Amino acid sequence: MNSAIKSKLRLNLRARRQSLSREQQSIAASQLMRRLIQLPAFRSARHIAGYIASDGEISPATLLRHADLCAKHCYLPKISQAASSNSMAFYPYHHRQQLRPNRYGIGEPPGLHRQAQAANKLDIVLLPLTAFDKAGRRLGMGGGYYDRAFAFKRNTKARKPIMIGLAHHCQEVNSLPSDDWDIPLDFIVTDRQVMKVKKR
Ligand SMILES: Nc1nc2c(c(=O)[nH]1)N(C=O)[C@@H](CNc1ccc(C(=O)N[C@@H](CCC(=O)O)C(=O)O)cc1)CN2
Ligand SMILES: Nc1ncnc2c1ncn2[C@@H]1O[C@H](COP(=O)(O)OP(=O)(O)OP(=O)(O)O)[C@@H](O)[C@H]1O
Repeated sequence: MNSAIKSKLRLNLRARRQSLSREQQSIAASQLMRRLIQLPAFRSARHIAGYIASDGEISPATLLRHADLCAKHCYLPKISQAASSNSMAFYPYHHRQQLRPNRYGIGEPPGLHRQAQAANKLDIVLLPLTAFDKAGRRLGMGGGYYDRAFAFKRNTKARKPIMIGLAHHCQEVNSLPSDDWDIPLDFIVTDRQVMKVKKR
């Protein structure tokens, strides 16, 4: 039931972010940077996972470049190549590094398996949202990659990593359905606001 609602919302909200112009994207990315850089969680973080924006997602590229230059360790998600598997791990990333497109056309670092950083050793994770609501619920791309990689956060109430969902302001909806497996966010940051999510 929820899955049908989520699929429909996903189509709708993806179209919304895809329709933003280059200029709107660029302004949104700078506003996002300005807000994120002030977050104490970002300032104190040493290990930061981000992503390469795709499909109209708001881009954290400037922030990752800044973090890299400040000698923080940056990571990007890399999905398993086997079509039958749907796992994702985080690999070291330097801002001028050559990336290789995955099966969705999203750039990934070349890193070897042994270089992957354990998800619970990351300080903050910047994750792309397809939609969000005021209660802090999130909708991703539907692969369940983030939900699976950070499922340990639901079971152990681990404080780390701090999960920060990023989205354009226009991706907010009134209310999203939630499922047991959805991992909770700590913050949602958009080009217009920083929202601390209340614990449920
Ligand atoms: N920038 C970015 N990187 C990311 C994610 C993300 O959402 N954004 N992911 C977060 O999970 C993982 C990749 N997950 C993805 C899941 C679905 C689709 C996607 O475009 N699906 C298409 C068609 C699928 C197909 O052809 O099989 C679709 O739903 O239309 C893309 C990425 C890892 N890296
Ligand atoms: N911890 C988990 N273990 C196994 N399957 C999971 C887990 N979490 C989510 N899934 C599966 O992943 C699928 C997609 O879930 P959902 O629609 O909530 O994705 P999403 O949150 O949009 O994606 P993402 O987490 O990649 O951003 C569902 O079919 C769900 O059963």
